[in-house]
Amino acid sequence: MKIKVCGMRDPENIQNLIQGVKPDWMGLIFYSKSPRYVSSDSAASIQLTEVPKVGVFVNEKIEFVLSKIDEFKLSAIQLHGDESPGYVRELKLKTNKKVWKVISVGESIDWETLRDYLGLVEYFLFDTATAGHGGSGRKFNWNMLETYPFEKGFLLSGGLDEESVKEVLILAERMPQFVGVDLNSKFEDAPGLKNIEKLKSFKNRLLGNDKRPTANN
Ligand SMILES: O=C(O)c1ccccc1NCC(=O)[C@H](O)[C@H](O)COP(=O)(O)O
Repeated sequence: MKIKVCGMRDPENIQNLIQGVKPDWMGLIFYSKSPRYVSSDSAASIQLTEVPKVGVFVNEKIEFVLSKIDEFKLSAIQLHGDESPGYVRELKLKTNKKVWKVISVGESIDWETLRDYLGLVEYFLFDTATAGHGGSGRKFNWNMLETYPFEKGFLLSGGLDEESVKEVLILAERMPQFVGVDLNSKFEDAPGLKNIEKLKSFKNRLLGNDKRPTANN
């Protein structure tokens, strides 16, 4: 089970995260309306961190994404808006980076709308649909994922909190495509500032109880 901690930006908090939690990925948000927006001021120190960095973008011009890949040394791109398969194809051609497509989940999911992304993305990331695009701290109905018809791996996101461990493990046990979780606002002391002890405890309980034979702890 993999862990992504999203919305990082404070250099000291990032160092504490790396030492105390060692997540598989760290998310940097490049959406100017987000309270977790990462400005260029911290690029020099963040680009040197050893945890793979996933850049989060919402309906951005490809040139902007290219500039942030370079500035922050991003490993993967998370598309959190209405980006089309054509956009993803062009982005991959121009960057050669792994792309994750966020699927914003409301009352229902039309799985067919995901089909054209299958050959293009590394993972899907399911998040709760909200006007602000992400970071809402709200869960969607995770039971909907049980009808997911594809082999493509996915991450679960949206309002995961300290109490989510058991539910996550139940879903992950039923679904081999379940790659990992994305943690954000419910583990914060302030926007963009993560509570390392809460994250550490979550990680220990999650990985310590993941009994899947294929679990990659
Ligand atoms: O976190 C934000 O402020 C944000 C704003 C706009 C687009 C994406 C954003 N976050 C990206 C993520 O991957 C979050 O981890 C995801 O939305 C879940 O957040 P939360 O519901 O707070 O756990």
